[in-house]
Amino acid sequence: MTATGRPIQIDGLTKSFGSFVAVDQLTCTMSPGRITGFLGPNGAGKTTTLRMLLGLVRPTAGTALIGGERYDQLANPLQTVGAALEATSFHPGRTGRDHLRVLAAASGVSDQRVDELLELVGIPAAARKRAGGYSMGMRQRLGLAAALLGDPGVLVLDEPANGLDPEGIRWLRGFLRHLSSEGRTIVVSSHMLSEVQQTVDDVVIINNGRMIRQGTIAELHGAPRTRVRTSDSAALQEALRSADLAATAGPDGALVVETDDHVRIGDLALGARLPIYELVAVQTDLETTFFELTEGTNRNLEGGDPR
Ligand SMILES: Nc1ncnc2c1ncn2[C@@H]1O[C@H](COP(=O)(O)OP(=O)(O)OP(=O)(O)O)[C@@H](O)[C@H]1O
Repeated sequence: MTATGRPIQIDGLTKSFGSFVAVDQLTCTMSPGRITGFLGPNGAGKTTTLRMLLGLVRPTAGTALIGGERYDQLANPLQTVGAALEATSFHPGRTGRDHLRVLAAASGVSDQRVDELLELVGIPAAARKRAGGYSMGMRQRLGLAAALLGDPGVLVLDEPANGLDPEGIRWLRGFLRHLSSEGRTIVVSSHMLSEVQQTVDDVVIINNGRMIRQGTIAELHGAPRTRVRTSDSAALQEALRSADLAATAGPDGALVVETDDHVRIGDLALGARLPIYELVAVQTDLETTFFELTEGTNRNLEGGDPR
């Protein structure tokens, strides 16, 4: 596989519509061989950012570069970046296959590649029917096939999980994982972290056009913790503390210990002659984290049209 993923570098990117600042000095990077979740609530500025990256909207200030070049500077744009921004923009009277063939012909891609791609995205039969009758999930798959026509090293997908059923989402996860393992740069936007948390390696979270958080999904999960219940929480807390393990008591009497080393906790409890009634990893609820990061500040929920 020859796919060459290039980094996406966004620097001070800003877009104003009149006095309304849709994207506000955004700076972030998205790397080859990684799947980046580009996240934010409705109206955060995700689509506007992706449209600037793809040369469809002119930035008011700042730059959005692909391997150091603006989209309009790329020598072979279709072979460099594939994008699926909207799942609805297909001619309803044309079959999915014909739609791809038209796009393929315009960019020097063979009909054979079209059929391969339809097979790859799982709609070889449906693609012979008119796109007007497609379900949202089928349109998503067709959009994905269109984005992959030029075998690009960078793939930009706006809300690709929208309209997919659980099986479709599982399929998409595996498919994107495979494409990223080939070294491609993959960007997936979503307004729901829970929808993509199992798919992405990195996250860029924005709200009101501004950067809120950038990092790995592991960083967002935070340090590992364990919940443990015993007959005498204070005694166990003391035993843990003497082994340099911080533990806090919850209202229900269980302790939350700052480690995922269950064996160590078990051994320390045994040493203190304390029974263990419960010992489980504390799962971070990323949707709550996401909500807390963006909560109460969404300009689109304040009433009135921001435009
Ligand atoms: N052409 C435009 N003219 C005026 N305002 C616009 C225009 N395009 C987008 N906006 C506004 O910019 C803000 C960001 O929109 P954008 O579509 O980028 O958000 P988003 O994060 O993709 O949201 P969603 O998840 O709802 O698709 C919104 O308040 C939107 O109304």
